[in-house]
Amino acid sequence: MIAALSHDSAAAIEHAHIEVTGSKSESNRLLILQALFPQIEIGNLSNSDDTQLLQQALKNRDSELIDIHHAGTAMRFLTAYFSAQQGRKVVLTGSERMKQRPVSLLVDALRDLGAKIDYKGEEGYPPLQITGTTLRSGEIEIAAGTSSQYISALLLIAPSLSDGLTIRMRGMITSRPYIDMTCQLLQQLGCSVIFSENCITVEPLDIPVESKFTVESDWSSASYFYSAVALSEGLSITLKNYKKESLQGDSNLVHIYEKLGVETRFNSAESSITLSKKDISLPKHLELDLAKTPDIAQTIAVSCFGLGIGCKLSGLHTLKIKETDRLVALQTEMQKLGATVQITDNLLQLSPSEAINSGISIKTYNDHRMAMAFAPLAFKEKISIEEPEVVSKSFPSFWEAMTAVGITYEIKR
Ligand SMILES: O=C(O)C1=C[C@@H](OP(=O)(O)O)[C@@H](O)[C@H](O)C1
Ligand SMILES: C=C(OP(=O)(O)O)C(=O)O
Repeated sequence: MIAALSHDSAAAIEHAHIEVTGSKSESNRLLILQALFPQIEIGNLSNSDDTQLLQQALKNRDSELIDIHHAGTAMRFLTAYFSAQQGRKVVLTGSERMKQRPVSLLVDALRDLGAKIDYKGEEGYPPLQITGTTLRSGEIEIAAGTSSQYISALLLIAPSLSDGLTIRMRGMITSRPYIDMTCQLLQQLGCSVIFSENCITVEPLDIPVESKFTVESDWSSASYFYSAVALSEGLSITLKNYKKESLQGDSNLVHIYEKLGVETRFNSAESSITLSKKDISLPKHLELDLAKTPDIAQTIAVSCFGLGIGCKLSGLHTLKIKETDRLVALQTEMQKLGATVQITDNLLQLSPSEAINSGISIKTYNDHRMAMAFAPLAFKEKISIEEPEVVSKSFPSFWEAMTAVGITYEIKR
């Protein structure tokens, strides 16, 4: 399937109201915590495939085989969760790509705690055979430069261990705001969490102090509307369920897109934000370190290209092990549009360009963010997106939302 996208500037929409689903990251953490503390109630849960798969996996008592498809966070969180479920036996597997996404650092840390995990295929990668057991408490060490999801996975089960857990993180800490999010949710639940330098200590918890949680809408998904406003002539968009004090690191979009001509107004009374165009002269070149916000790298690269701005995006080492190798995918697809892009293992450099090739078909490589990052370019040129249904991994109503902001969407088979 291919979605042909275009925009008619004569019929441009001036203002759109959009409701984005709940944060996938907050939802997935709260579901694991709810499995450990059933009194937890969750509002505005994400309707993403990844969250639904995690929810089904936690409910499933009938089958030993759990297939989590492309959901990396769910894979990592469930590895820790099932390892600590005494008497439970599961095989945790996923898509072909999931079998290439590493888990050995997490498996080694869990084995240190007494977990019984075996690799059913290639050493270091899913599928995993897990036999749940009572894990020990105490201290463990883990390298923190590959994925923060391993650390969040350990943190989420920590309050259920008899004497809690201390995690000592080695090396640079990547995607740090996601670890902070996990710590903050644990604290809201009533856990004692001490995070100092490279060490996090979580005390055990019997009964949650707080049991009602409302998930904020997803900031990574909001990035596509920032890009739409930046690339449009004068569109403004109000997005529901967003707040200034966010747990999500991707809320840094507010500051990043200010540089790309998008202003954010927080409407505190109704918990919404309004994005509108700001009359500034754009920079010729933008330099950003995105090690704290890897999921918005694709959006920013495409926005810069659409605006004709050059950029140097660093801190991108985790992009190679996500739904696809996002650095290679970005370079390949942006070059088809006429961009000059250089990549290394952790860096993307885009030269300023004046033209965008029209009618190009973008491959998405089973990566929702490839589809969503390129879609707003339709404000500038006709573009097609292959396998547009991939968006459901995080944002099932994405195409309806794009229509609402003025992008015409036509399916070709
Ligand atoms: O904990 C989370 O919810 C996530 C952590 C990040 O992964 P890494 O820490 O592997 O970069 C991010 O890319 C992912 O989409 C969600
Ligand atoms: C990397 C992502 O998700 P995950 O690692 O959970 O598959 C993402 O949503 O961009």
